[in-house]
Amino acid sequence: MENIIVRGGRQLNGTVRVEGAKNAVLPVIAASIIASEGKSVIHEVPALADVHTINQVIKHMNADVEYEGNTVTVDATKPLLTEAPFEYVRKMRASVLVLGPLLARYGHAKVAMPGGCAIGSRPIDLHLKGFEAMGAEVHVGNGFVEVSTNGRLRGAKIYLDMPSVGATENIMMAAALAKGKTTIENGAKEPEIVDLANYLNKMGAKITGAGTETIKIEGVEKLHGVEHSIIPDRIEAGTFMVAAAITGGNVLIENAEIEHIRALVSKMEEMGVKITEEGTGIRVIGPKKLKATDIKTLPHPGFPTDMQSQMMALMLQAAGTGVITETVFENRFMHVEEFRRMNAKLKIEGRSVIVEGPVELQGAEVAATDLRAGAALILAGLVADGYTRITSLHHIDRGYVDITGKFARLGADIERVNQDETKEIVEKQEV
Ligand SMILES: CC(=O)N[C@H]1[C@@H](OP(=O)(O)OP(=O)(O)OC[C@H]2O[C@@H](n3ccc(=O)[nH]c3=O)[C@H](O)[C@@H]2O)O[C@H](CO)[C@@H](O)[C@@H]1O
Ligand SMILES: C=C(OP(=O)(O)O)C(=O)O
Repeated sequence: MENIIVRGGRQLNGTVRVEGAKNAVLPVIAASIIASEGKSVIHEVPALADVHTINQVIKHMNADVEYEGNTVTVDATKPLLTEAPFEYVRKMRASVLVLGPLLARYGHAKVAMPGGCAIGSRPIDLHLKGFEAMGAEVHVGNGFVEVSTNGRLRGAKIYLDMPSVGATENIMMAAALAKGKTTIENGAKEPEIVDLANYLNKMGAKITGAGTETIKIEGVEKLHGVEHSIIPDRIEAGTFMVAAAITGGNVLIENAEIEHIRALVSKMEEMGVKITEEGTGIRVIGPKKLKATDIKTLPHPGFPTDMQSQMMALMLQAAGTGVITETVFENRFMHVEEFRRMNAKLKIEGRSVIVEGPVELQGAEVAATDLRAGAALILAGLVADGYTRITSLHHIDRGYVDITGKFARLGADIERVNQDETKEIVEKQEV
């Protein structure tokens, strides 16, 4: 088993390049199985555990998948199986994104029901309601959800009770081949939705309004394989922005789209961080003293929940009291307990955490409870006194490519070691 060991106290300086977005590449690879003609060639694919999982899911269904360099090629022209077993969905909830494409192309899909996870119960009722509105029958039983339709799906008006990212994507993909026009109201507006819509449109779909709350999809008969480059990962970019800020460093984050992270930029600026656009990247300069602020997570363009834990790490170094409110997921505060092990003063009040800063963080053994919590613990470790050992790295590997190497090249004292080497390091520290 591997751990990450960080020793705090180094300022980060230099340049780091952001990968393609995890949350864009997963739906795009899922969508590639709708193409009944031609190959799909997807560039800027990050080498993440989640990407391997989605590739395995569609391989299991009989698609040919090649992954070389940062390019994934999918040939889904052979007849496909329409099932995804629990072994994949258990590893990654986004496996449910094959429901829409399979239903659209084959009129049938059967996928293991995703369970809850560390950040909340995460139901998929809105995905299913959307399919039902388009004429599909939904059956849930024995740990599976099965959706089917006789003939083509029918276009429908679908109002989402909340702007769910996954539901918007699944419905958009299903509607791409439906008969007639589908309108999604109160749809998600995330940049990853726009990337998926652009991809589907290149494949021959007719989608307008992606990036706004009303998305219109005129169904077509079939889609074909195309070439596409994935947008940069705004959450990876944000994580490095916080790293620069928390260490008082100066980092150029390349391949980052500032328009995708306006809410984060604005909050970090309020805290005293200097942020400027530079070429195709963002330069972040940490101040001598950070100021506390309040943060409330919201669907895009609001403050992203996937940056909440990293910003908690930053707030722990800021002077004053700040309140972080999580409105997207009901249970995304598992990292609070881990931060407390590092001497953080945090109080949970309902859906908010009160952060009193600045605190002198102390190195400790902590566990990544989800992927962003894991990143946040590394960030805290960068400024903690002594060594921090982070365990449960499989979470971090879902969403970050070589995070240890990237931080080390910016000057952090960090390494990824196996458990035994970890013991040695900790023992050395104790002596
Ligand atoms: C692979 C991917 O893109 N993951 C992102 C996606 O997850 P995901 O697509 O799962 O997130 P959603 O936007 O669907 O979830 C938002 C909220 O809606 C609820 N909900 C969702 C669907 C549904 O049918 N019923 C329901 O109640 C969820 O429990 C949650 O409380 O968006 C989240 C919110 O920005 C991000 O944190 C995740 O990183
Ligand atoms: C919650 C996240 O991802 P997922 O929806 O894949 O669990 C995330 O990226 O922070």
